[in-house]
This record gives sequence, C-alpha cells and structure tokens, in this order.
Amino acid sequence: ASCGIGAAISRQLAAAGAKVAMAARRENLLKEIQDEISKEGGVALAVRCDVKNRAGVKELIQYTERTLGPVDILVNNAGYWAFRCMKNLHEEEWDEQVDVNVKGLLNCIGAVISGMCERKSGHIVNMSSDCVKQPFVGLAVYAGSKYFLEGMSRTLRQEVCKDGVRVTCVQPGDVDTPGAVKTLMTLEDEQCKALYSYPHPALEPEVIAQAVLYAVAQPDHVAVNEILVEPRECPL
Ligand SMILES: NC(=O)C1=CN([C@@H]2O[C@H](COP(=O)(O)OP(=O)(O)OC[C@H]3O[C@@H](n4cnc5c(N)ncnc54)[C@H](OP(=O)(O)O)[C@@H]3O)[C@@H](O)[C@H]2O)C=CC1
Ligand SMILES: CC(=O)[C@H](N)C(=O)O
Repeated sequence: ASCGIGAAISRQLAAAGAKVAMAARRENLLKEIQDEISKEGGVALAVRCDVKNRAGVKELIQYTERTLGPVDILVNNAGYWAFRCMKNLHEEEWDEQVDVNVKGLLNCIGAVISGMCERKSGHIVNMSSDCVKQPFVGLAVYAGSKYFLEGMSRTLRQEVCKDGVRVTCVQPGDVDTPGAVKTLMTLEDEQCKALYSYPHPALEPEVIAQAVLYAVAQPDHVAVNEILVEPRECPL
C-alpha cells in the first residue's frame, strides 16, 4: 500500500472509518501515508512486509490483530508486472510475477481465512486486472497470474459463503500509478511498443479505491463478486 492503488484504498478506507493496517516493503512511504491519515483523524498502522515471505505475512497479521483487532477486510493489492513478450525469456520476471501475484496472494489469504471463517465474517478483496477479460500483448505471464487469482477467488467464494465471508475481484483497466509508469519502460518489442507507446487515458487510483469501498460497504447478505473499471475511452 506504499503507492498507487493501494495507497488510495488505504486513504479512502480510513476516511470511511476503517482502522487500516498498510503493508509494503518501502516502510518510509507507508509512514508518510500513515501520518496523512492520522492528521485527518483516521487510524492507520504501517508495517514493513514482503508478501513473498509467508512467515512475515503471518507476523504482519498477528501484529495487526493484536494492535487493531481482527481483520474484517483483507485487500490483496500488491502486484508486479512487466510488458515482455514470452519469446524473450525474461524468466526472472516470470518468477517475480508468480511469486508476488500468486504466492504472495496465497500467503495473505492463508494468514486470515481460518480466522474469518471462525468469526463467521470477513471480506477478501483481490486486485485483478482487465487482462482477464481481454489479452494484452506483453502481459502473458501477468495475465496467467491474474487468471489464477480469478479462478481461486471463484472457488474460494463457493467454499466460504456459508461462513459469512465474501470475495470480490476488482478488475481495473489502465490506472495512472508509479507501477504503470515504471513498467512502460519495460516495453522492448516493436509489437509491444506499437500497442502502448501512445498517449491514452488512464484512471486515477482513487477511482479504483471507490470501487473497493462500494464492494465492502454493501449489507451483509450482498456480495459484489467482480467489478470491471475502465477509462470510458478504452472500452473492451
Ligand atoms: N496500474 C494499473 O494500470 C493496473 C494495476 N492493476 C493491479 O493493481 C495492483 C496495484 O497496482 P499499482 O498501484 O498500479 O502498482 P504500483 O507498482 O504503483 O504499486 C504496487 C504496490 O504493491 C506493493 N508491492 C509490490 N510488491 C510487493 C511485495 N513483494 N510485498 C509487499 N508489497 C509489494 C508496492 O510496495 P513496495 O514496492 O513498497 O513493496 C506498491 O505499494 C496490482 O495488483 C496490479 O496488478 C490492475 C490493473 C491495472
Ligand atoms: C497492468 C494492468 O493490469 C493493466 N490493465 C494494463 O493492461 O496495463
């Protein structure tokens, strides 16, 4: 939650009255957001954590629950992507996408799901992508990781709905974030460049945060299973 969509979600959840625990590797950025939220009268905790580290994620959740109480809402937002064609074999980047977007996701869900089921209450929000609706050249491994997220979410939803737990997938199109700017630098193939190297509208991270807030603010019997959010000028 140190920047981009995660930071916007933290700010909006805190403004709506949630006690927010924010995790990322760059603790200094988290502290700045924590200060901002505190100045606005909200409650936020900043915890350094790498979602790839399963034990570290469990510690994060234990610390959060000791400090703020049980986790009612888990937002799995941490993600990594690069625009690379598979034939160029950026295998370390393939690993990073699987490690963060798939294994990191599982580490976070694994740290909260039993507690939510025992308490008969909880909401898991998974940050997906519009790439599960349409293929984008250069995002094959990333799309695979988000298809995992979607498939896992659909099945998890079946398993836990009777335990009072909801699972929402949010599918953003282009959003203007530090990650989006950085990954444009990874464009290397003419095929990729032709697709992405032109000005095109991107959404503000706050728009995606509003979608999250909408999903988690529904009455208990209502499940918002997925939300696709695109810039109007980029319809799928
Ligand atoms: N921007 C876009 O156009 C779109 C983004 N998405 C998805 O939205 C989510 C957020 O993206 P966005 O805000 O754009 O990305 P950014 O790169 O701007 O932010 C990513 C956030 O994830 C955190 N993060 C990354 N890796 C780890 C890790 N190993 N452990 C803990 N935290 C980590 C980063 O914190 P730190 O580096 O400090 O650890 C940072 O706060 C991602 O899941 C992405 O796939 C989906 C569709 C469109
Ligand atoms: C990274 C994303 O998920 C985004 N939809 C994109 O295509 O850039």
